[in-house]
Amino acid sequence: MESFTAGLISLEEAQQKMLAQLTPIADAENVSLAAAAGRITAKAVTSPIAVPPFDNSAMDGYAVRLADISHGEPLPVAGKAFAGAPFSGEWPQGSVIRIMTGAPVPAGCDAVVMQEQTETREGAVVITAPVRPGQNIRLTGDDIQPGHVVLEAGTRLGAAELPLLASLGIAQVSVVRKVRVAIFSTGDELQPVGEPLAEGAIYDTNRFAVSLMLNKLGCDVIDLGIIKDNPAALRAAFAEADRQADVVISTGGVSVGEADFTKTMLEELGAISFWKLAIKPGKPFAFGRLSHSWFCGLPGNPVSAAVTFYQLVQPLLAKLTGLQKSALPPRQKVRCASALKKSPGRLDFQRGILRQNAQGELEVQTTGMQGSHVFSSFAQANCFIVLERERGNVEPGEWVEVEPFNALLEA
Ligand SMILES: Nc1nc2c(c(=O)[nH]1)N[C@H]1C(S)=C(S)[C@@H](COP(=O)(O)OP(=O)(O)OC[C@H]3O[C@@H](n4cnc5c(N)ncnc54)[C@H](O)[C@@H]3O)O[C@H]1N2
Ligand code: MOO
Ligand SMILES: [Mg+2]
Repeated sequence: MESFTAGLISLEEAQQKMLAQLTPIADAENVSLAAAAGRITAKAVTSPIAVPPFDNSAMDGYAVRLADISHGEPLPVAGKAFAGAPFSGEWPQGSVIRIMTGAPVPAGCDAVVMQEQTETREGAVVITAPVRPGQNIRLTGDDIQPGHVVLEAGTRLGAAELPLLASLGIAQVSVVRKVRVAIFSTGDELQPVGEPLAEGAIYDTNRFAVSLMLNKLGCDVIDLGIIKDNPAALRAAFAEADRQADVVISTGGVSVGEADFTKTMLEELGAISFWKLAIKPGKPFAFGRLSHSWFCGLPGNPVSAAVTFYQLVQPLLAKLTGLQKSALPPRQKVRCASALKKSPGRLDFQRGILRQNAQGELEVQTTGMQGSHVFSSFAQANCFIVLERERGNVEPGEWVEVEPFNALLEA
């Protein structure tokens, strides 16, 4: 159908071509845990201590010695052990120690009996269930041994990783230095938010989306604002961005209109690696090299800019920072509950709502209009419906692939 889609390169080819040229940033810095959220480890982190650091009780109950409980006699309580206040006296034969969860077990203790499996008779304790040696004792180092690698190099630090480091008493962590990313929007029609809309103008959506996503990815964002569709202004913006940043991201002006100068600038000031992909939205994406930095020219349509950021810039930043985990979530096949419009020729990233149906099965529904100017489709969506390049319309009930949004697009 779309014969003008012949010759466009596939998304996989573009991703491979881009990633093959990049070398990870080698510079690292030490930061406090509080400042490390979203950053990526520069080297493996090993544990300085054992976890747990001492044998301790998993239950509130009684520390016992097996020899003492074999007769079934009531046993007097010889003392108490609390988390933070261990039992420190002599433990006489034929007695138990009252113990709380997390308290160090007293020397010689064979097991902890939870208090629900005991009865108290005249101040002494009777055990009412069989006791297994070692039960309810959490042994030193059963979670982590000293010297054990707890995080590999290239791990993003989030709500699972940072508390783990805190539990080991690690106050500082070596992370890859932040990627410096210069961004600007291009377009004579663009207006920043905060003023009434002038005749023929539209608000600048893209700089907001791009800088938010870059912040989430832990980058240093250099915001160069809105640049007019004018070669001199664009030349200056490109040069300034190239001077300051590792990566330069523009939006708009990357197609073939008479006010589209992005590609010309990239040709003039650097070298194009590829332009025009077989994806929808996002066809006119351009990637190349300026004097010092990598350049990504995102299309102006806001959905196209967000999709290309997600599918191409995100893997680029992952490679630069040495991230080991795949930047993009795995896709899965589910039934589509809606009819979808699709022309063969480009891999399509429609916005969908993935949910459980009444039968408990996952299914996906469209968010409605899918034009590359329809940014509202992102607000309800929680996934991309990824439709193969040569596929046509989809009827309700057909299988489709979905790619759940990762944290970049989720609130
Ligand atoms: N003859 C052709 N025309 C177009 C083609 C094509 O292959 N042949 N491709 C279309 C596709 S696909 C896309 S996507 C767009 C890409 O256009 P540009 O990257 O040149 O972007 P602009 O022309 O500057 O703007 C397009 C559209 O988006 C609006 N826009 C731009 N920047 C922003 C912003 N920061 N915030 C909100 N909206 C923005 C702009 O006003 C336009 O409506 O080209 C097609 N044309
Ligand atoms: O590729 Mo454009 O992004 O279809 O609108
Ligand atoms: Mg254009």
